[in-house]
Amino acid sequence: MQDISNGLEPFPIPLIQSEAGSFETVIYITDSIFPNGTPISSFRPDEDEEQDDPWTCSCVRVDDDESALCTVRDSDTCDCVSGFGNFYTPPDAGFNQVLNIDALPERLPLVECSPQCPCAERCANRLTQRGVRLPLMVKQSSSGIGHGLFYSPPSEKSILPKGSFVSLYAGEYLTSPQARLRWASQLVNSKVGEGNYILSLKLPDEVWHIDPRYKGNIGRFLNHSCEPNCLIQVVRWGMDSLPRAAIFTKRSMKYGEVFSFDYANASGSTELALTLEKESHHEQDGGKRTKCLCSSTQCRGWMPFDESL
Ligand SMILES: C[S@@+](CC[C@H](N)C(=O)[O-])C[C@H]1O[C@@H](n2cnc3c(N)ncnc32)[C@H](O)[C@@H]1O
Repeated sequence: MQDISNGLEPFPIPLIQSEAGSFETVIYITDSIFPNGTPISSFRPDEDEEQDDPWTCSCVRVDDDESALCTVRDSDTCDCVSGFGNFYTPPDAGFNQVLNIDALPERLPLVECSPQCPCAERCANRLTQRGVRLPLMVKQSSSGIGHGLFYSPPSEKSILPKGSFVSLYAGEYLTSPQARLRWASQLVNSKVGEGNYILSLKLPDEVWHIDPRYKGNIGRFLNHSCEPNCLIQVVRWGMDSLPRAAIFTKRSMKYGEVFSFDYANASGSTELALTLEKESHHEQDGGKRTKCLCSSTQCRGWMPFDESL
């Protein structure tokens, strides 16, 4: 079976293709890139100013105990953890960790130790950088929605805990003017509704947009639901300090369930979700709006999209 990640993720992610899909032309990437192809990890905010990166810890590596650094246990010794908090549970025997969603203040970005930190690659504060580690499959979702991402463990009894990291939402990393141009061309070149891939990260001092339509990872296969089982959490790490969108489960999930998040709540902002919810009842949207087929009892009727595009 085809691995949709082309070997770029730690484990293969099977694709069951049941109709000619536009994703055949998608170039798989594991972290976001700028439209010119440069990885966002190569971005430096203030190259001219000499300044210490506040998000690099000064932990000392301990031989033979790669995962002991930067865990909750050592929070007093790690600058990343003590400065920004650690909301990941310590790894279990299988090195699984979850995000403690209930303890995390709304809109607080997570700050992970970075590849520039001296701690080990398996440091317990580097969860979302380690790639997609869940048993997943991409296949046809319910009618009219296209493909979706499904939880596919070997045992039908497996339960995926709440707070599990699913994947980043990786794609081309766009400024607002770039995203506006992209959105307009996608509307012209596609059927109504097909172009709803751009995720807007609206943070207090910055707005970024991620478009995985042409270059992206499996995050692009999460469909919208008005009653979703996943959420988007902003995570930062590394010298670039740019916000990544990380997808976590917001409840436990069973074998065969399809992952979804609320497209209106992408940046973790309840305010934005409420605004879009109000707007979603208007049909004067120039044909940009798509009927929502999430079939939840909470369904708001229309799929949300960023009105500023
Ligand atoms: C980010 S993509 C999700 C993956 C997509 N299903 C695919 O096959 O590539 C968003 C697109 O999926 C479809 N979609 C996702 N959620 C939907 C929903 N709740 N109702 C209707 N269409 C949906 C729409 O065509 C939308 O433009």
